[in-house]
Amino acid sequence: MNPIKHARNWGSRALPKKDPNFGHPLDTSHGPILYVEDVSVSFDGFKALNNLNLYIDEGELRCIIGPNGAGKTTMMDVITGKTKPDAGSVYFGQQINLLELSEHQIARGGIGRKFQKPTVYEALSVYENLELATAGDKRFWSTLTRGLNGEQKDRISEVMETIGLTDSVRNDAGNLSHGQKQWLEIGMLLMQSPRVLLVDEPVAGMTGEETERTAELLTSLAGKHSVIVVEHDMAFVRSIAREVTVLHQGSVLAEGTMDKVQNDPKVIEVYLGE
Ligand SMILES: Nc1ncnc2c1ncn2[C@@H]1O[C@H](COP(=O)(O)OP(=O)(O)OP(=O)(O)O)[C@@H](O)[C@H]1O
Repeated sequence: MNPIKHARNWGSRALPKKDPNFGHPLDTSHGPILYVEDVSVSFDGFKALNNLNLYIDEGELRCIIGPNGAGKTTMMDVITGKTKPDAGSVYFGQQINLLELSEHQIARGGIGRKFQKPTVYEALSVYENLELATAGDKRFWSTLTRGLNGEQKDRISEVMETIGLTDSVRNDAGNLSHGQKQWLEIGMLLMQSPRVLLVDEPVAGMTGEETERTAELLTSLAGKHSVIVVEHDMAFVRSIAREVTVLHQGSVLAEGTMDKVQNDPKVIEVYLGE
């Protein structure tokens, strides 16, 4: 992707810092929903990210691959506000400077992150897990005492359908298979209606059938959400990928279709040829 073509409009106005919903609609009029520009992160002098440039379009499904230590986790940490870079800029739409926001504000503002290990509430049912996710932290107590409104209940039904757990609605999350727990956690993120979903190694430890269903799920989420998938399983990446970004030593080594990057001599040398 051409960074000049995608560069943000730097003349845009500053944002209110304290409003987690940012006070106005997200401006994606130039295409990308996420701009990571010239981002560098050092740990004790070692550059985990080195002038990283990444542009994610609204509604796209992007796979990020790269060898161990390429900077994939650090990139997600920067986007979600867990790590602040030494240099560069990270914008959500044209105007929202993510580097000015806390991890919590970013999560509440529409960037959801799914970590590798599922973290559902095992003693609660599938429905209750989604119910809690609907509430968010602010409305937690009122949800427990007053229950959900009709719109929220409809949203839970819709999400249960999307993640394929409608038949397990009353089951304790602790009794779900590993794959089902992963889908439930994706469902919990969906309850917050994120604009961007970052998903870290979604199919690690899944059966073949679970992997296939996860491919269908993530593919179905694209369009409504921008989905960024970090994954080592190349067969899985091939099954879902449209645009693939290969990271190496903290920078983008190659970008394009799976066929294009898989045949790129630089990629073969550092990664696929291992
Ligand atoms: N907190 C930290 N302190 C020191 N070094 C770190 C820290 N976090 C990451 N690194 C180093 O930065 C580099 C990039 O790490 P990162 O975890 O982002 O890579 P990755 O692509 O996610 O790798 P993997 O596929 O193994 O998860 C690695 O060499 C790692 O050891």
